[in-house]
Amino acid sequence: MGGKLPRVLADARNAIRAMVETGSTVLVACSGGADSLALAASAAFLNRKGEIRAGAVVVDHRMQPGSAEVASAAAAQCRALGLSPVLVLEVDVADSSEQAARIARYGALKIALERTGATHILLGHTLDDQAEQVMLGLARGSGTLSLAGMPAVRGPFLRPLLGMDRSAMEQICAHEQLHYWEDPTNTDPTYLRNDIRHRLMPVLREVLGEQVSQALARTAALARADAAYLDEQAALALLEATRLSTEHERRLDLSALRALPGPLRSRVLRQGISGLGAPTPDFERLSALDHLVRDSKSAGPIQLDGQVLATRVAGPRLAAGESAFLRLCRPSAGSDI
Ligand SMILES: Nc1ncnc2c1ncn2[C@@H]1O[C@H](COP(=O)(O)OP(=O)(O)OP(=O)(O)O)[C@@H](O)[C@H]1O
Repeated sequence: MGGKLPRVLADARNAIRAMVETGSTVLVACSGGADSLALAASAAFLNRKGEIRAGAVVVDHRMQPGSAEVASAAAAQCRALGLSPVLVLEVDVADSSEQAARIARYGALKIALERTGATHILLGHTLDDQAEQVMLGLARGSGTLSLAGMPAVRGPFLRPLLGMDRSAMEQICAHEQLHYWEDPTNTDPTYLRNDIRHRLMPVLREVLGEQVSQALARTAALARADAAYLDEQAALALLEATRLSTEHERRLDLSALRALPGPLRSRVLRQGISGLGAPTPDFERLSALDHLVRDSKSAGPIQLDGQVLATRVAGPRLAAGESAFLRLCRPSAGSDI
């Protein structure tokens, strides 16, 4: 390993230390790219010091010619770093989309956890990935949570490098003499993320300054905290507005819903629906639902795939002494209204 220890290597080690308890057993998810190899090198240091036990898992998506060689080269570098065990898992990906690859990959990473008894998987997402994710979310137009980027912790998955630049990862690889692989699809403009990375981010840096990724990551952290708070409040408001709750339906008091501020009401409705096992409603359906609640002239009911998802029960349809309510239905059970 060449030269003076770069500051970034110490930072990466400390970032892992801050998230992983001493004595834990973890696996580094390594693609062979610069970010995850730098992560592997940082975890390997802590492994050598006996602070944690670290292995690695490489997923071969089998989507490109030569993928097995890329996977075995990544695994060999992880072994040379002293990580153990190092697993290479082949997966079947349903189609050529990024989403299908992601689903297959996370499935394999969970299998790796089960096989090895490790408690956490470390992922190599960086500050730059986070900034790109925020831009993608901004364009998706679905509110606070889509601006919230990737969480640092989700279940067993940890992202210790979210506060560090991608360029720092290249520095670590150079220092540790690691040969990283550059995914040829990273420059393929058919993937929106690549266009954001290679065309949009350079313009943003030029116009808004070099620190724009940090600012976007901070936006993500703030949006995540706001979204979490609103979701908690909405869960309480949902309980308060609920008059009846079964596996198939939920009845919500209309006047309680109307009294809620808009941002809370939309979350209450979304949680009420997803709690019944129905797919999360899209923006249009949620707006229609909100309209059904607030405007007594709105006819409803709201449908999903030809079945009733929500209907307002008011006027003569009410039992004596009963006040108006919104009935949310589990789609398979909703058609009887
Ligand atoms: N084939 C794979 N096998 C194991 N882990 C993977 C694989 N692909 C991605 N990962 C994990 O997911 C993280 C993010 O991957 P993604 O492809 O989105 O980003 P990337 O910038 O290409 O990362 P890297 O430079 O590490 O390849 C990686 O850093 C790694 O931890």
